[in-house]
Amino acid sequence: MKCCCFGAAAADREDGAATSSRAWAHHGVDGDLLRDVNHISYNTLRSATDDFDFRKKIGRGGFGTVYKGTLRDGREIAVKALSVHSKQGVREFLNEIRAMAKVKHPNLVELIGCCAQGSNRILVYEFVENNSLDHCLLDLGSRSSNIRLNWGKRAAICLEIARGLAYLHEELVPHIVHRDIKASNILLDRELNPKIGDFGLAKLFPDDITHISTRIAGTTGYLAPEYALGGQLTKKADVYSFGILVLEIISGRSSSRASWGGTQKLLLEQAWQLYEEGSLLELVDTEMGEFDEEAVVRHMKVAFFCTQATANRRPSMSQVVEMLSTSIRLNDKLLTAPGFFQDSDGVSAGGPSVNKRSTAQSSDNHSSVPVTITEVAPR
Ligand SMILES: Nc1ncnc2c1ncn2[C@@H]1O[C@H](COP(=O)(O)OP(=O)(O)OP(=O)(O)O)[C@@H](O)[C@H]1O
Repeated sequence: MKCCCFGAAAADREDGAATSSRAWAHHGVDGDLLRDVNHISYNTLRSATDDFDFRKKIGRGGFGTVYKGTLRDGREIAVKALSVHSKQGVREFLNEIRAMAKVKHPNLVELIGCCAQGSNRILVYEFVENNSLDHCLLDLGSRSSNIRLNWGKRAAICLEIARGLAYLHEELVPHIVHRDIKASNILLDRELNPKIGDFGLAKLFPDDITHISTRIAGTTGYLAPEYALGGQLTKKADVYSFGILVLEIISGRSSSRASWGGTQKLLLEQAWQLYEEGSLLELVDTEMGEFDEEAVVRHMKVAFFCTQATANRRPSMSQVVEMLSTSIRLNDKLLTAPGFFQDSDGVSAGGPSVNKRSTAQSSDNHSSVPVTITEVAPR
């Protein structure tokens, strides 16, 4: 089997029953799979997290509980113990992990190993120091962090997230559709660079309808209408969620809170209304300090392109990177009203089967309607 590339190796070897080739063969796990996936023994993770002590718990998400751990070599890790819904066979589990293990990008949280011993299914990630973006950004009644993000940092965060997504969608083979882009899945490192987490996880929970509807309900404000209503999951659903995230980063408001200025409107609806009234800058977070107005408006227009009702009018993530990092001219005459999805009784309502309000005009078909979103500015 593959030798672990960090301090866990010794412990893994001590833990022979779990890691010997014979034990793996018993699960139908072949050499190729073992080469691609770095296995870390349960004992190693137990000692890294003081036996999964509650004081080491750093959060709980839809997929399971996350603990902070320290390996023998001092390396800090985030240990995600997946919930009962994910208990699939070892071989199937490792097969799914294989795709995630290949992902290496500065804007994606690195998966450094996993554990599939007994009924445990655990993912081990690099530890990212500054918590998730929602903690320092969103007006959830608790900006629970002391970090304040100025415009320069926010613009950099938008661009880096776009780069991470472009890599997942367009460079990685096979590509990964994230499916759950939102502020709580963006972690900030020591220098406040963003790293996208939780990519590839949805596939570990393929047939679990309850789990899926829980997750959809929890992330309503980010859902592309064609995904929320028809379950059509394509890269363009991620592009849509990215657009919403950009609006959150600029406004400091959560997309999943419908109320704003006394009205029941989604962040995207509010933003579009302000755009039509010519007063987009009213959306800007008052805590952002000084900012470049032109650049902020440009970012908001990019968000509108990303959230177009018709999926094939949305740009690819590499186009988004270009729109955010060069002075390419945005042809906003091509903008039509964005699509949105909202449960009839507000964004916090339940799963996909309840009444919905949506402006989806058509679903994401893959016909190659050539929509020119950007034009090169005359130099
Ligand atoms: N690699 C990591 N480094 C540091 N903290 C992490 C890491 N991964 C997750 N966390 C923290 O653990 C908490 C739970 O994360 P998790 O991804 O499980 O859930 P979530 O994103 O909040 O919700 P959901 O599962 O619905 O996406 C978050 O607050 C996050 O800050």
